[in-house]
Amino acid sequence: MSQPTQTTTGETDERIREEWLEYDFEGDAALSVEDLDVFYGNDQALQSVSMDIPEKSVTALIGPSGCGKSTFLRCLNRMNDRISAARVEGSVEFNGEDIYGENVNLVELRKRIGMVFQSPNPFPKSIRENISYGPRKHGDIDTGLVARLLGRDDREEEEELVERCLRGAALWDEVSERLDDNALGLSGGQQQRLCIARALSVEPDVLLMDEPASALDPIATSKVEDLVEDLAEDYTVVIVTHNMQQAARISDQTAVFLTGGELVEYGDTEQIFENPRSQRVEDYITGKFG
Ligand SMILES: Nc1ncnc2c1ncn2[C@@H]1O[C@H](COP(=O)(O)OP(=O)(O)OP(=O)(O)O)[C@@H](O)[C@H]1O
Repeated sequence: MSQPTQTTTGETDERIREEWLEYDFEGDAALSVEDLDVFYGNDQALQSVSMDIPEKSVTALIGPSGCGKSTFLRCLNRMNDRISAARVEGSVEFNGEDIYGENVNLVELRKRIGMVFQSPNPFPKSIRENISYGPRKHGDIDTGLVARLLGRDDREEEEELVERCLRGAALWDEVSERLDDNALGLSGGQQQRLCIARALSVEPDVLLMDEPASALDPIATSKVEDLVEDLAEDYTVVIVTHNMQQAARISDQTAVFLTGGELVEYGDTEQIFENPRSQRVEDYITGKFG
């Protein structure tokens, strides 16, 4: 007897879920999420979310407002730890280790898994200092009078780092002549690319991006989109976006969350947008709700 392929019944959603849980992408998983539940006080924001995120690719998280996309993203480098009401259950493996395990060094974790926020938030410092701040804090770069006196001034390393990160964020050509200018004098789009350059400065493996282009005009948005695609050659990018065209344009995989914090479908972006298995996902993508 033939089974319906698309219906809204829980039973069929469960079958769809079992199908995409088998989702077989090329390459290795950078992050492996298993049965993740998140609560804010008594309210559950994510329900038993499981998914593997492939390395060196772009994974988009989409879904209507309040479905838990940002909550999920924050779980991937334990930013929810900073929210006192938040409680996380389940596991997130990174390089084979549960980031929620005991003895995890959060500073090191967030160095490996960096984050870029919705509104550009450069430090009110020079463009150069925005990039060198992290490596200096981690003791990877030492400059200034004392370092000079001690004979370990890393000025050259700093220059190389600043250029590499600004090139990596497609900003070098626009700012190379004014590295000592205050970063707050840059345009919004340039500030956001500077924040991406800053995230690159500590040599992360994964970049988490929470609607990084939503505060930008169309030209700046298109530059950030191009950049995200390029970054995926070297980094694992996970991006939350409200913009379905954006997800379709730049991501390799798409995960669709729906109301109640449920991950309803996950797969190749083309399959999700052109041939979703779930009726609820099709309704969302075609604008019937959300
Ligand atoms: N700090 C918090 N304290 C309490 N509840 C929260 C907190 N952050 C999020 N929530 C709740 O958790 C649910 C998921 O929110 P979240 O911001 O993750 O959704 P989202 O899909 O990213 O939404 P949006 O697209 O509007 O940004 C919502 O019901 C929200 O009200």
